[in-house]
Amino acid sequence: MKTAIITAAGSGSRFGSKKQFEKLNNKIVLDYSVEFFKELGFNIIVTVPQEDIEFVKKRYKFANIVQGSSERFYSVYNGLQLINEGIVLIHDAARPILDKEKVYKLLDIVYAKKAAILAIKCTDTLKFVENDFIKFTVKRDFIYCAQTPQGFDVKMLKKAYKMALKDKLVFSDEASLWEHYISSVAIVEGYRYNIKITTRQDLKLASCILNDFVL
Ligand SMILES: Nc1ccn([C@@H]2O[C@H](COP(=O)(O)OP(=O)(O)OP(=O)(O)O)[C@@H](O)[C@H]2O)c(=O)n1
Ligand SMILES: C[C@](O)(CO)[C@H](O)COP(=O)(O)O
Repeated sequence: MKTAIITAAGSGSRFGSKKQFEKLNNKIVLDYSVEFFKELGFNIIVTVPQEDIEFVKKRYKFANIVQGSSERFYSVYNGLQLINEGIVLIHDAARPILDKEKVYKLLDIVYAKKAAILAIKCTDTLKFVENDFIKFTVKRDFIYCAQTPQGFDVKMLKKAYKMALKDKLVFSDEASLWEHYISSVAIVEGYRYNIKITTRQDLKLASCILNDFVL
């Protein structure tokens, strides 16, 4: 079985509102991920804020809607309670521009290696900054920016989560949880259009990209 957990329970503090429900061209941001994984035949779980559960349940009658939590890490944990086996792709609703070819490639590697993520090589020069001054330049040859979807064997991921909860550890993505408790995670080359809508500028960028795709 293949499941997509779409994380949409954030408060959008850097954006100024719950960006997952913001208008993006002719849809809301969350629609893009839900429709994408539905079209690919995934079992869908969406993590949402408690106050939005009814709205989201009505909008996506085919999906499983679960209440998120204070941290993305725990929102994903809540979603994982609905599944016990197979493969799960965990994807930020804030990343609305999904690419079929890349996701199929990611799935192949997850089936083969049990854990893989989309990531893109860093193309900027990286600086370590303290008190608004550069302390040193970070060697970027081996630096990648992790994206989502991130894919895993469900049974093994749930075991890692169990250990993290016991140790009271929280991770910013599931790959770092897997790295900590299980082993290294494979990288599948992502794509620069796979932006995470974090600020209002990103919403504008996503709209321009989608318009270009349409045209
Ligand atoms: N407790 C949380 C926090 C985030 N997310 C989701 O995880 C994705 C990536 O998180 P982020 O971009 O940080 O979203 P927010 O937490 O809403 O943003 P901010 O940190 O600016 O508040 C988003 O789709 C968000 O809805 C979630 O499901 N549960
Ligand atoms: C999961 C993620 O998108 C990988 O880059 C990122 O860690 C999410 O970070 P956020 O601060 O929760 O947006």
